[in-house]
Amino acid sequence: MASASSAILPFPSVLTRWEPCLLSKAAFTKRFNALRFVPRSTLSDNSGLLQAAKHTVDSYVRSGMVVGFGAGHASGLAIHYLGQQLKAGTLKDIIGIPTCVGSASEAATAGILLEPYEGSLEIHLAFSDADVIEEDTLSVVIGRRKMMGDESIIHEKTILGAAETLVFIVGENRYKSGLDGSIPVLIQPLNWMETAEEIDDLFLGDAEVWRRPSIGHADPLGGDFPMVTKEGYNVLDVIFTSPIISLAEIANSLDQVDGVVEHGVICRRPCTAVIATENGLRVIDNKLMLEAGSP
Ligand SMILES: O=C[C@H](O)[C@H](O)[C@H](O)COP(=O)(O)O
Repeated sequence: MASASSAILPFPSVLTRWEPCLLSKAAFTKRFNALRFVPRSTLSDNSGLLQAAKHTVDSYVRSGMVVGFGAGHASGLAIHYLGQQLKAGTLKDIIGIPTCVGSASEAATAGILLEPYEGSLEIHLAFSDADVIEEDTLSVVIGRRKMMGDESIIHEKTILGAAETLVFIVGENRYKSGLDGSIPVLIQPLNWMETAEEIDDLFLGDAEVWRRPSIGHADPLGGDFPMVTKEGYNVLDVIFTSPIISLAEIANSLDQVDGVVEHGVICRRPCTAVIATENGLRVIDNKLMLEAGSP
């Protein structure tokens, strides 16, 4: 049993069911790392990610395209490089559809013409970072970061999902099997604690359910200022401390829970991962896996 000084209690509902689980300091740190929000400005410009970003633009962007700009450091590098290609005349007539405040700001700085997303708009390509990508299936988790302003996971997923071609740009530390960490889940505010408890039951022993705070540190109820999305939904971070066998199956389970509106898993859709490794770039797609009907 951990020392009481480092005790952190899981979601209050479980307190009625069994002895409070005291987390060790290591588990506490691991949990908060799962929720760590690293401002992009503090990320070093990893040259591998820069190569991956350039490869993505050079390989997938063509003049005249409408391009969805995802969130994250690597996406910012790709947007910046795309702006350079436009200035050099290598690419022309690109319209950007930003998924978040960060990518909109990067694109405006790069001089790229932006348009707000409308359902009828054809998006030829979208690229984005991902918090983690599941090996082989290329199912991904997005949305772990602290959303700025009126950012929305729903908006982000809608644009990425609407793209004809979808590319994720990551470092190799984010491409893994048996992944763990948090999955953001948007739920209706009505009876939200019952929904949270149902999710807690669903993954009992494998994950803890924490309500996301809008500022400050989380506690299971979201602290003094729990986050509410621009659409009016509460945000839970379902933090997996055991390896996830299949992200798609987790997504499917979450989709079945009454009160769940959306989550940060993108799965079962054709996409490509451009992965920066120590030995160069790995470019992987999941078309064969999807054709084989993998979970
Ligand atoms: O949409 C992408 C993800 O949700 C995260 O926002 C992104 O991965 C975080 O950015 P970075 O890759 O810079 O950590």
